[in-house]
Amino acid sequence: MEGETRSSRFKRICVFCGSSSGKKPSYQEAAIELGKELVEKRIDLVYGGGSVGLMGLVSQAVHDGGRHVLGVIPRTLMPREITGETVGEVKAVADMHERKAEMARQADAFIALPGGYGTLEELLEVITWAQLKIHHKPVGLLNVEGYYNSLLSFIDKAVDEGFISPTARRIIVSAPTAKQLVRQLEEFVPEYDEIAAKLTWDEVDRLSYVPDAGVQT
Ligand SMILES: CC(C)=CCNc1ncnc2c1ncn2[C@@H]1O[C@H](COP(=O)(O)O)[C@@H](O)[C@H]1O
Repeated sequence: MEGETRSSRFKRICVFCGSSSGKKPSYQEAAIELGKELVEKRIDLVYGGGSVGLMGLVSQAVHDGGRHVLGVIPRTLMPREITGETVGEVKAVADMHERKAEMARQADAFIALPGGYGTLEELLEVITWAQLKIHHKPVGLLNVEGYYNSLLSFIDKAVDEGFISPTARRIIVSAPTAKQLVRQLEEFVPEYDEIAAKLTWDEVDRLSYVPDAGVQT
């Protein structure tokens, strides 16, 4: 109901997730749950396009709920037999690098659902960009049934061993449910890092918040 609909500090969230569905039904349920949470909070979606795996489930849920869905697909992956039917708007890009930059530019925050190499690569890149202050957008991990526990343990080990700073560790927000995760991302305040803050990046202008997003950093 319109009167009960809450709005969010985010206009559009980028979701990274498996092009496979995963073995447990909880992964698929989480993708649909996240889609519904975005709809409830009136947040649009940007993702890798297509209807395969969890990507299809989250995009369908957002589209069914009446929110805008933007799929960013490299031309090579565009044939339907590769990525399936895409709901909503499709933006064709030249390659995987352009895709990631475009997804990042379009979003006010990032969420990774369970996934494989592609998901991990996308997730780690936006974390690295946050560490370097190329962007200040929150990054969330939807840790469905502890799927990402071993990744988080590894990252904690990297902190213990001196390869990741405690400040950079806190870039990652994780939660077991979509509702909790979106709430935590809304409360997220980027930390000040003296060295990184002095850097200037050409990417910053290209990745900065969409002007009408109404998002504060
Ligand atoms: C040829 C082939 C295997 C195509 C699979 N079809 C795909 N269609 C669209 N995006 C994809 C595809 N595979 C990987 N990606 C990208 O990589 C992530 C998923 O990779 P993965 O399944 O976690 O590793 C997605 O967020 C998406 O941005």
